[in-house]
Amino acid sequence: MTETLLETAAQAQERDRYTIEQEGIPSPVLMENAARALCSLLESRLVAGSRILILCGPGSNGQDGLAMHRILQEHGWDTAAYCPPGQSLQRRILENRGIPVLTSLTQICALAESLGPDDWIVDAMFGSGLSRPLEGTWHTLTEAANGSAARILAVDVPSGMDGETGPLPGAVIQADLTACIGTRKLGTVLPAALPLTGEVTTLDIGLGNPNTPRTVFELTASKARTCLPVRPLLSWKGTFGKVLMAGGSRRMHGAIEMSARACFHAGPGLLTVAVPEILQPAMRCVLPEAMLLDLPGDPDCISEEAVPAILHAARDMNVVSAGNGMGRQEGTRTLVQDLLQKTDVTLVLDADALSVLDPHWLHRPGGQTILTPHPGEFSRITGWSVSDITANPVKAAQEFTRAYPDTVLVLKGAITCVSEHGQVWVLARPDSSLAKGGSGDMLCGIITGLAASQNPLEAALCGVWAHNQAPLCSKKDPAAFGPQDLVDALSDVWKSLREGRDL
Ligand SMILES: NC(=O)C1=CN([C@@H]2O[C@H](COP(=O)(O)OP(=O)(O)OC[C@H]3O[C@@H](n4cnc5c(N)ncnc54)[C@H](OP(=O)(O)O)[C@@H]3O)[C@@H](O)[C@H]2O)[C@@H](O)CC1
Ligand SMILES: Nc1ncnc2c1ncn2[C@@H]1O[C@H](COP(=O)(O)OP(=O)(O)O)[C@@H](O)[C@H]1O
Ligand SMILES: [K+]
Repeated sequence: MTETLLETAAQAQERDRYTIEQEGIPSPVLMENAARALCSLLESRLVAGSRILILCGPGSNGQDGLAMHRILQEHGWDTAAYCPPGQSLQRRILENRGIPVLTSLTQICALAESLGPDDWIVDAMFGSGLSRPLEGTWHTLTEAANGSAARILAVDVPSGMDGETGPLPGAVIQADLTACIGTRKLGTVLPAALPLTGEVTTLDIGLGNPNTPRTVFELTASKARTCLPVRPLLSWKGTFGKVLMAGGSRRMHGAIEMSARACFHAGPGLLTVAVPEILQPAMRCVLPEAMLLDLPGDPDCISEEAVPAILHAARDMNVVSAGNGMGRQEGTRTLVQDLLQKTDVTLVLDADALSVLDPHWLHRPGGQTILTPHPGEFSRITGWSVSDITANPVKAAQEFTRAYPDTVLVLKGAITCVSEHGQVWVLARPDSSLAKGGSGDMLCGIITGLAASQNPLEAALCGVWAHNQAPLCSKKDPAAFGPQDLVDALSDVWKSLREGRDL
């Protein structure tokens, strides 16, 4: 299976219901599976003498916690559990076994304060049934847990976090480890959620598959692997496609140079670069492998006179990129409009090409378009606010690609969403190595290089993965990691994907 689902709380509840009602696996069996998987995860992190405090809520998330209390006691661990008064299956079992459950809030808060760094708090307060922000007892318990020196294991989601929209206002558990039950919850990959989940793992508890269509997935190594262009032995340069990259201006020469270098190292067969005359000598030096297209008109930037030459060359290409360091002059606007409206070649539009883009042009006579905006550029294209986009980039990407069916969107950021036809793949592996000018140009180059021989969605998925993984191959500190390091790392990324090993 190459797709890893990200589910909303409602979808997770539907899966639980399907397993219990349609398949006939009783709820207590699932709960026992969940509790045992949670215990073995936790026990792999415990040391001799670790103490465990389990905070249990009123629903099934709390039932998982109470079952953990029983299992961990059976295994000889020093555990205490809090649960509000009320009857439930797991509580009855604990009573029958003579295992106590605490109900005093003051006692629990004192206990949380007494714990040390080898101890753990299990947050089993709320999971997919959270319906409102945490208040009263739950607010107090959350503050006590967050203030404790103990580490926190969150069951399914950190309490206070909505499974679809991420953290609610008010108190939210700040977990060190989140164990998603069955599937990872969509809310946990949103930008506001990432600092609160800690390490995330997903536990298989034997849930069924309701076979309802799903649209949001995690971008994983195995998905990226299926999108990597194959390189047959009996190949020639034509096998890997022809690329034209247009960009650059007197003031911004680096962007197109970095983009073209990254593109070359993504493996296209032939690379031609269209830069203004002033950049040609530098381009010859930094990338002698590339061919150069002579452009008439303004020697300092791509002006309107240069557009026909680029359009003419574009007709012979598998993919054309535009925008890196191009400037926002009339020539850029005409080029972007004409490429979209007068050609059917696959296009990758980045940077300045996005700033001059009129979204109506995206309804093309033929050909697909890959857009690679950051939230600011995406806000200009859509008219949506940057804060709405960054609060839920998944929803924004989904809405956009439903409206523009010929478009593959790469909505960049600390988390990046790749979307087509309302389906979204989310990459939530933040790395500050990439938070610097030029990273986006390199991503555009990698995707363009891949799109020369791969379909646009696969090129985008594979390119986004490779770009994000490159810093892992480098020994550089994130502060010092730069464009050349990224180019140097690409070879290892491709090899690891091809050989099926993790970096
Ligand atoms: N079904 C199964 O067999 C399996 C389930 N599993 C586990 O169950 C979890 C889902 O369980 P769940 O649906 O019972 O939801 P859960 O999150 O425990 O809470 C719901 C309760 O909390 C209450 N409540 C909500 N918000 C509140 C607030 N802010 N403050 C106070 N109260 C609040 C809410 O009350 P209400 O909103 O109706 O007022 C309701 O009583 C799932 O995440 C997974 O861990 C797995 O073991 C697999 C098998
Ligand atoms: N903290 C981060 N974690 C992961 N990726 C990041 C982070 N910050 C930036 N990136 C990635 O780096 C690139 C930056 O692109 P962009 O903002 O267009 O920069 P520029 O145009 O200056 O090259 C994007 O691909 C983005 O996803
Ligand atoms: K929880």
